[in-house]
Amino acid sequence: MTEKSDKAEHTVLISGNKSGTNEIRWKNLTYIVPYGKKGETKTLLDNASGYVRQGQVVAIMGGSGAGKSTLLNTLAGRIAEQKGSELRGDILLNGEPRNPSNWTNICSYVEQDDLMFTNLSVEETLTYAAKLRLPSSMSSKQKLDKVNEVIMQLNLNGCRKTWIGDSLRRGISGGERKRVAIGVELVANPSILFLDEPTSGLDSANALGILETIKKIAVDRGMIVLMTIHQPRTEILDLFDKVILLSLGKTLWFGSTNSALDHFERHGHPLPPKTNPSDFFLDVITIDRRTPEAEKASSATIDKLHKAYNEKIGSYNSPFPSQLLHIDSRYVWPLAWHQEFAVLLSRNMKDFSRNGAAIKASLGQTFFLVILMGFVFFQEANDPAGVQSRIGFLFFICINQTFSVVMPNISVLPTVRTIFKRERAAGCYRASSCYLAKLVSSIPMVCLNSLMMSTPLYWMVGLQNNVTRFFTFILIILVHSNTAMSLAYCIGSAVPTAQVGQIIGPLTVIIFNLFAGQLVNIGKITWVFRWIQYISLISFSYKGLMQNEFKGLELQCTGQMQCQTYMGDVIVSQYSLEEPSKYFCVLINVGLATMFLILGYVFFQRTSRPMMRLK
Ligand SMILES: Nc1ncnc2c1ncn2[C@@H]1O[C@H](COP(=O)(O)OP(=O)(O)OP(=O)(O)O)[C@@H](O)[C@H]1O
Repeated sequence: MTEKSDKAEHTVLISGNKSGTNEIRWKNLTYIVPYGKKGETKTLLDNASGYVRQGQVVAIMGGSGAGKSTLLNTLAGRIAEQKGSELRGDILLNGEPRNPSNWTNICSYVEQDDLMFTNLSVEETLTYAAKLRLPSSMSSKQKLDKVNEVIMQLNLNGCRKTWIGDSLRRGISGGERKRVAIGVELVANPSILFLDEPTSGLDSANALGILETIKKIAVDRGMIVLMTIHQPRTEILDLFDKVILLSLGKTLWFGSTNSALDHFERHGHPLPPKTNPSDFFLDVITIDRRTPEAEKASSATIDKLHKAYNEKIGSYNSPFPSQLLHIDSRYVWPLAWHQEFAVLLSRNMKDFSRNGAAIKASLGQTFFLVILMGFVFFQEANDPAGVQSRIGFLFFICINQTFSVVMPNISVLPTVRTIFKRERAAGCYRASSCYLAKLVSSIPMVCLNSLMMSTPLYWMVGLQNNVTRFFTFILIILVHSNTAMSLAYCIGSAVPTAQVGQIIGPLTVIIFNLFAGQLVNIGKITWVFRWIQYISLISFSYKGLMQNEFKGLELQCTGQMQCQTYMGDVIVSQYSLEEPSKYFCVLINVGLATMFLILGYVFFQRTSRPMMRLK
């Protein structure tokens, strides 16, 4: 095996990492998944073995679909659970099986698509990461010192106050973004750092700069670094202590680049002059599917190199490993629940308060609707001729509050889930604190919008000139809007993407409208659908509002009607809206909100499940 020579190559003095992890070693990792027809399988990893020591940077290389990400994710314990799949082999730290309870504290993973809060600055992003990932035993000062150290190490000082930004609002550059994504993981002080394509999307100068920084940090901190990479330039290749060459899940080489070149030459594949070794490796080990002949020839080359490598390390025909790797989802959280909640709430609030365009759009929409509805439904208070108009208004405000709250909030959870899944995989915080912090941060805006909408309209539309009735109206609208938000959270947690939510959300609201008691007399609907009224928040709010406005109200007959006066109660009973009482309606909506939130949380937990954890 190449181990001996590699030991000799590794002469840099290493300071040692925080957890004392000297080495990660994997033996005979085999990962098989169900594929195609029933009973058929595909081997994504075939007896992969290797190791990385502290201070070393090792690159996994291979063509597209070679299994690079699969190997990286397997080692990082991030293989998603899949029915019928099988993962076998050993992953050892310092020769011992990994301890699942501290694994997430030891390693960090930098994903390819660096998803971050776009309205936070570089410094804030790293500070929140430090607050969430570093243990509560560290003081705030120590955490800030860590952030500063990382900013300096990653050369981010020049942009520490710049916002992350996105395609709509320019922020930091692509290279800086990559550095921040790495920094977010480095603040946690990992002993092992996994990186998925850290140079993707960067020009070669930027790519080299980042890799040099990673190499230096690995040596300085005694960190173990393992990454996937596509065709690095020669200078980058020189930074790697070892490379793993994969093809079709098979290991064709594990060792230094130079020894790989010797090995390939010995087996009939010398490096052509003036060729980048990484281009050369990929040319040799990638299946060429352009013609059947080319495919056959390249498959034969891969098989030959695989066999040659296995013969070299002496494990060819080794018995199939017997240890089955288990799923384990135990975590050790760096912070207590309330601390996580406080940090997440502060991050959400800061991000939201800076989302000027969304806030302006939301308040602008409310302002516009107040003016429009004020004109459309305007009348004198208690005007007997305006009964229809008031009924229309009360129904309309319920619909409006439902749509205007559900639509923007329905995509909140799918977005939060994407970030949460990543941070949860890194063992940062619990689903419950994430879910509740998001909910609490959304409440002020929903309440503000509802108050801005309902307060002026109550008087503009000429509802009863009575303070108790006014405050009851406000209470019903506030509870209604927050129930609508809970519904949005429930749907948003259940759907796979925001786009699906944008379809399911309006559909649900339309169905709830239909059974709200205004468009049809609920008492006369077939029992098959009648139950929908019991989960329709609009139904209860509308009932409450109608009772609040018309019960006990004396109305004068107008036009050709026979009577002189009649009670508003008649209107309420005409639509079968007298039961339950208005305050009970409020309570029911609070109950519905609680039910939606609990259901939403269950969905959120399920749809953001942790990855497969390996012992
Ligand atoms: N769960 C799965 N079920 C079936 N096939 C899978 C599954 N996961 C991955 N694969 C397949 O396994 C192969 C290796 O995937 P992997 O993502 O590891 O490749 P990669 O080398 O990282 O490729 P790229 O460089 O294109 O990202 C691919 O052919 C992929 O389609």
